[in-house]
Amino acid sequence: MEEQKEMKLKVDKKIWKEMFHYFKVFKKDFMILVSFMVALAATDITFPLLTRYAIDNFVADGDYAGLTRVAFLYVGLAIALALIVLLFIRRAGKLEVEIQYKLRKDAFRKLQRLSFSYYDKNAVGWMIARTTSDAQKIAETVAWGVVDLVWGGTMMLGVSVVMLVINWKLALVTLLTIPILAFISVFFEKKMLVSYRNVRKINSRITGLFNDGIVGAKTTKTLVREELNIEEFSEETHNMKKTSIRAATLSAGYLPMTLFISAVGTVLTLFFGSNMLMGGALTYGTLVLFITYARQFFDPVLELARIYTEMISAQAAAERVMGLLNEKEEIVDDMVEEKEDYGTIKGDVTFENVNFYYKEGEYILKDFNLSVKAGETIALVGETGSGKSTIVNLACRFYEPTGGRILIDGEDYKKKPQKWLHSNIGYVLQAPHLFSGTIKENIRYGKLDATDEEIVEAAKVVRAHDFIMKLEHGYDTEVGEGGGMLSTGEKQLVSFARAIIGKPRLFFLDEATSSIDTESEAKIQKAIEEVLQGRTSFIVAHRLSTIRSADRILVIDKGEILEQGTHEELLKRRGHYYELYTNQFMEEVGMDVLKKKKNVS
Ligand SMILES: Nc1ncnc2c1ncn2[C@@H]1O[C@H](COP(=O)(O)OP(=O)(O)OP(=O)(O)O)[C@@H](O)[C@H]1O
Repeated sequence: MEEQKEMKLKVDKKIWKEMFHYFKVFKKDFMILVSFMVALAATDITFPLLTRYAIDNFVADGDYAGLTRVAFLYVGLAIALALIVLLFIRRAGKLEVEIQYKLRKDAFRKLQRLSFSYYDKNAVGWMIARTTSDAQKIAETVAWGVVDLVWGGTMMLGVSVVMLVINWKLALVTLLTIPILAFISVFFEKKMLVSYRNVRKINSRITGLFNDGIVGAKTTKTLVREELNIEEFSEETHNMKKTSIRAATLSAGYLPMTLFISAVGTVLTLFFGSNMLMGGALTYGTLVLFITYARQFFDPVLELARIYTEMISAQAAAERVMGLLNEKEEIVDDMVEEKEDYGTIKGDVTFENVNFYYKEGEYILKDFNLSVKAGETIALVGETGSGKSTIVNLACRFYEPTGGRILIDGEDYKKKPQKWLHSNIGYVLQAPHLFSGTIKENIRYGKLDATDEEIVEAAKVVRAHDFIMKLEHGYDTEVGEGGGMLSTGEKQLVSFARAIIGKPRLFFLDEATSSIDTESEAKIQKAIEEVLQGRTSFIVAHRLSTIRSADRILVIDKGEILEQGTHEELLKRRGHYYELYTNQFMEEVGMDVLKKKKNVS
């Protein structure tokens, strides 16, 4: 779909109208820029008129005084021209920056507000491209496009009118080559656009191959794909070379062709103009004027052809950015009852006939009911894809039920702002994300006004303090982008500390201890149990040994609760949980035996 849109070769008026409507806050800047460009074109048109005036009135008669007056006028006009150029470049540059700033700010704000579901559907790279390269392309095209469009348009119109008024016959001769020049310019520009687009497409494929080749180097070796990768890569680079040369050849041919046509135009003007001059139908000054105008026509035609294709090329970016800016936030606080204070959360969570799907019609939960009392620890177990994380994310209101209701403390959570719920949640994911910055800063994200003592206290509770103190800079250690300088287990410990520091009323652990070794896990488990006293918590776990002490264990299958009860009750029942547990237990014992065997040998 996107590819098809990219290949559109016509200016899409609807998009540009929408775009300019969005930029109407810059109306004043646009108006000023437009007046500068009209003034610039008027100055450009006036110079040859002045020359004509000088030739016809003073040069022929040898009138030095008159010539001096014209010279002063010339200098005055040149100063005005320089001033306009200075002002318009400054104004267009400023407008470009402002447009880019607005687009980036609005796009980022939108991205921060969009719900989980948006992030499910769109890749990170895609979103980054919208706020960076697309925003830049739009800003550049709009700001400088206005410059070229207004200047080029005014020039062509002004020059044509002046010529037609002075001598319409010669004007028609001079303008004869313009449609040909315009046609060839647009033709070449379009061809070059397609060519360079192809180059860019291949280039992005090459970047992808580079990325796979480097990031996946280890996997490549395990799969013995080195030769295949090299082959694939050289094929693409060869392709790139061929396409780039084609594009370069096209652009090399373009300028000489237009130069030639323009020269033909000048020659025609000179020839017919001279004839008229000899017949006494034209003055010398007018002939010079027409020849100058014939040459001056060349630039605006080329500029307009260029801006035409620039707009085509930028409209895919405009469409994508507008699409993002117009994206509807799926979770909005439109049922919220206005209140000064929404109170504290006690912690009762109820799913009442909840239905849910990610893709319309493909139900993950159907008529799901669950009632959790404040302070209860609920563990969710079940096969991969059974819907455990979905239940947790619904309880957190990262997604909303497509049918039924979720109640917090007996009231539909949609009646209170998302912020109210989210600021009362502690959530630890299997692959937690840390932000660039220090460990201390990362823990503080959980409670912005936390003191250093509270941070250390939180780290101690989750048994992260010891490893942090072993680092060279302790709590001031930089974690790197995404926490890349720490191991997954360490990242999890830091994210635990971040989650508990605010003492949330609701706590969610989604496979959160999976990257921590069994021994540390047992310690953390104990600590968490202490912290969670009196708080409602949902724990999703594959390792069943970690949830033995939960108040209630739910076995989930295809979005339904198959069994529920305490660990002991479920074991006694000898049902699904018993089976899961014994299987896992056997696996762990088997692993232990293997380990011991290895150690002995
Ligand atoms: N963002 C999503 N978009 C579309 N489908 C999804 C999305 N997230 C999960 N699913 C689908 O919903 C179903 C339930 O997924 P969910 O993540 O809740 O299962 P889970 O029990 O937590 O699995 P796991 O134990 O592997 O984490 C799966 O079939 C999954 O493919």
